[in-house]
Amino acid sequence: MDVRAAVAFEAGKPLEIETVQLEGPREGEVLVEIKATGLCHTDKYTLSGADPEGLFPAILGHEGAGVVVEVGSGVRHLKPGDHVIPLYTPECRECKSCLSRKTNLCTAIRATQGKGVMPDGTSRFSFRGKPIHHYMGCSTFANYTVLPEIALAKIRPDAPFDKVFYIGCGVTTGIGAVLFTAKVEAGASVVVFGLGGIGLNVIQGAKMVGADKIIGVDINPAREAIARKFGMTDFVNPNDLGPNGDIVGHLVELTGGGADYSFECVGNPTLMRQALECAHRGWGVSTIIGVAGAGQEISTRPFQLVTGRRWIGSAFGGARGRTDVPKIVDWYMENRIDIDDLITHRLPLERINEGFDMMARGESIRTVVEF
Ligand SMILES: NC(=O)C1=CN([C@@H]2O[C@H](COP(=O)(O)OP(=O)(O)OC[C@H]3O[C@@H](n4cnc5c(N)ncnc54)[C@H](O)[C@@H]3O)[C@@H](O)[C@H]2O)C=CC1
Ligand SMILES: N[C@@H](CCC(=O)N[C@@H](CSC=O)C(=O)NCC(=O)O)C(=O)O
Ligand SMILES: [Zn+2]
Ligand SMILES: [Zn+2]
Repeated sequence: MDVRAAVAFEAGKPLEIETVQLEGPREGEVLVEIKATGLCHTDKYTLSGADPEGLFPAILGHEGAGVVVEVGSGVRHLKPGDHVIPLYTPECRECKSCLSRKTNLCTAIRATQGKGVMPDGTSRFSFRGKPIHHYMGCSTFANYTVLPEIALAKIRPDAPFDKVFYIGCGVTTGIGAVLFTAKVEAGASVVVFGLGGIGLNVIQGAKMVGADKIIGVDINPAREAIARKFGMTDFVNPNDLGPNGDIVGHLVELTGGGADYSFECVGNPTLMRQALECAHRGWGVSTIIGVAGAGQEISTRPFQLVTGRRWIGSAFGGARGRTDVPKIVDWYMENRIDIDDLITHRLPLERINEGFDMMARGESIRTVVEF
């Protein structure tokens, strides 16, 4: 079938809107009509060429929501008409990782997903007879896409697509990192580096669990007001500390000795180090969420860990997609979490590049593309 897609033909170039061909679902696969998709920083990162797994041409996009149109043979849990959220972290419930109960990082299809193909090693998308790569197993920058059944969370039919698409990445990543990965407890002090589409959801999660002090760090002063609305108690703009400002010392002082929990939501190894080092001696836990470019590495003095700080990471907020995503949709529908205030811009697919430009200028939190 013909579908409309924003295609990434080359790293560093704008997306191009084209009619591409999509094959129907094979065994275990599902054809989904995408109704809404968000622009996450990770899409921008891959398009920039900094992603060591970045492949071109590809149809990017991994934060979406839509409706099942057709199912392939052997699909057991979904049927046409079901409302779904694509999962870049699938949940097969059968692999060693799923069965371990220690991680959400299902390994059933990770190898082929990283190569931009479906589990059988082929692509369903093509343009002028040549294959186009899938992206993060989702490719939501197209009005129709094909995914394995294990990479779809079935959600309630009354949830609005133009809001709950965000649970496909940003909301779950931020809130989940607090609840499922770091397991922040009531009364804790929390420092969040980066108050974008992810960091604001970390703030929202910290407020939900009853954290006491919630400090946000960002170089964009416009982020202070929205972060306060989501529960931030203190704002620090590192630029206000001057060229030789000691951000770590400042945060340690603000938290009365160090944060119980810190989160890096930018993708900058320098900030990852600062986030670790502002954590409290003896027990502070620092969670890396940001994705850093190819070749970048983190460093710190081993003494920081010897003296009891812990450095951990979180992918998709530690959430098990098919199990947890429908629950998070319920939280939204019950007004227990706020998504609406974070969706700052709406665009048609034809103007998707404007969304990435606004992200680069720090003007948007989340832009939604509606089909
Ligand atoms: N681990 C995971 O599962 C996921 C990771 N990510 C990653 O999380 C990171 C954040 O993503 P988004 O929130 O969508 O990005 P964003 O672009 O919306 O937000 C980034 C924020 O960081 C701030 N910032 C930039 N440089 C800074 C600095 N030097 N000091 C303080 N603040 C600074 C920006 O002003 C902005 O507010 C990205 O690296 C993204 O790839 C995103 C989704 C899932
Ligand atoms: N391809 C990158 C890795 C990018 C990465 O870490 N992705 C996150 C999700 S980011 C969503 O917006 C993730 O879930 N990682 C786990 C995984 O298995 O990829 C690289 O190679 O550096
Ligand atoms: Zn994302
Ligand atoms: Zn699995």
